[in-house]
Amino acid sequence: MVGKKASGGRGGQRKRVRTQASATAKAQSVSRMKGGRYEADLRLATEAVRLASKLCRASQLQLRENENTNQTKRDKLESPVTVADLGAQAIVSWALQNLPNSGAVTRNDGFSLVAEEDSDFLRSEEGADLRNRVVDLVNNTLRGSGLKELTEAEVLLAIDEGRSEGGSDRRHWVLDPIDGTRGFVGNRQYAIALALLDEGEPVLGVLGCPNLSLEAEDLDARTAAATSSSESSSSSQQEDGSGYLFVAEKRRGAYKVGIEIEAGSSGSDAESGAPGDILGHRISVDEVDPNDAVYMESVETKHSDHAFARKVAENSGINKDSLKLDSQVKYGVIASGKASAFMRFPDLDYKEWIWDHAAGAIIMEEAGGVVTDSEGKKLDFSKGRTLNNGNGIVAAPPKLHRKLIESIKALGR
Ligand SMILES: Nc1ncnc2c1ncn2[C@@H]1O[C@H](COP(=O)(O)O)[C@@H](OP(=O)(O)O)[C@H]1O
Ligand SMILES: [Mg+2]
Repeated sequence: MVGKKASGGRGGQRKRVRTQASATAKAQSVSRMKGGRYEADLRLATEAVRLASKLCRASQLQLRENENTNQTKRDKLESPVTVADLGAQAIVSWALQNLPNSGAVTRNDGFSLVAEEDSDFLRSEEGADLRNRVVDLVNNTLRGSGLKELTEAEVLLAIDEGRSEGGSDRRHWVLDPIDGTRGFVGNRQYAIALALLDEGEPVLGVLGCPNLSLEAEDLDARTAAATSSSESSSSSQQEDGSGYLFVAEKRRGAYKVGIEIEAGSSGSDAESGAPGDILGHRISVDEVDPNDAVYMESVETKHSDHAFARKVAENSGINKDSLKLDSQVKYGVIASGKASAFMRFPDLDYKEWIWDHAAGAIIMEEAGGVVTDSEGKKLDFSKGRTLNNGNGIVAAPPKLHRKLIESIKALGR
């Protein structure tokens, strides 16, 4: 079982990762992500995800405070995450359209957002209470950031902008306001995942991971908590206010930055003449020997066939236990070189939503990794709200990725 100390292999990996992490930290000074064609959009996306991360954190604090009050089961398990989901979608949608940013290319060809939520229930009579809570949460967050508050109508409209069907033409934002809703409720991992598609391909991605620590010990603790309970609040909650943003732009690399660090909005970049840039550490995947590799998978067994993933791993020479985390945080962890692969084998008739992978995939690819379906076909985001791919997801550094795909072929599924 993952997370128990007796699993041995993880202890060795932990020491190795620790040494590697401090060496990397020393070697890497904070670098500037030189903006390219989408720099202004990336800046906008980063600010939007930062606002949504604040909103989610505030909502999660409320959730924890309310844990011991006599709420109904439905309130406990559904409402808090619903309020935060809808609030995060509203604030990201509003921010992308309204934060000042003159250089954004997406401002020139109309706004299109493919996102998970809609406001249908909020507009109904029985949705009145939820509606008030969403509007309050959005406005508390905006006020806390010195921004003007929104009317109820503006909040509902912002949510409904997410109805776009996407496609292979023009540009479309793709948003999962809270990816890993079970992780959010269980005080584990979740992500605010935002990407921009241009002619069907992700060209930038931002992952806000408010609960993530990248220390190997913390990853172990999270896995242990996830394994022992998939619903209860656990001690693995990030208490110190850390958390990460992962950002990537096509052909510009992938970066990680502390979630609390504001983007450098002043000063110009001497080399490129860009109006500002994003501070962070460049990240890359770590192509270790399969013997030292750790693969990642969903916490939920109903989202992925864990037994098959185990067989594929073993057939590829990976013998260590898997690391189980919720959401696209998994892509960020691999892109940072803290784990080696992500495998996902859902039911054969399951169609993946594009918002569950768009941001994670470009961050992985810009960190030097490969992301495909289980036949090795590149993910195709160009055909609407679901991926135009075969079943499954495999993400890893190039050599290991090849091995995993060969193993899947050899084992058959
Ligand atoms: N039966 C199923 N099989 C595979 N994925 C599923 C699923 N039901 C839901 N999902 C997706 O899996 C995502 C979570 O991924 P993971 O399990 O890796 O944390 C969910 O995102 P949300 O949490 O945003 O709904 C949801 O879109
Ligand atoms: Mg999701």
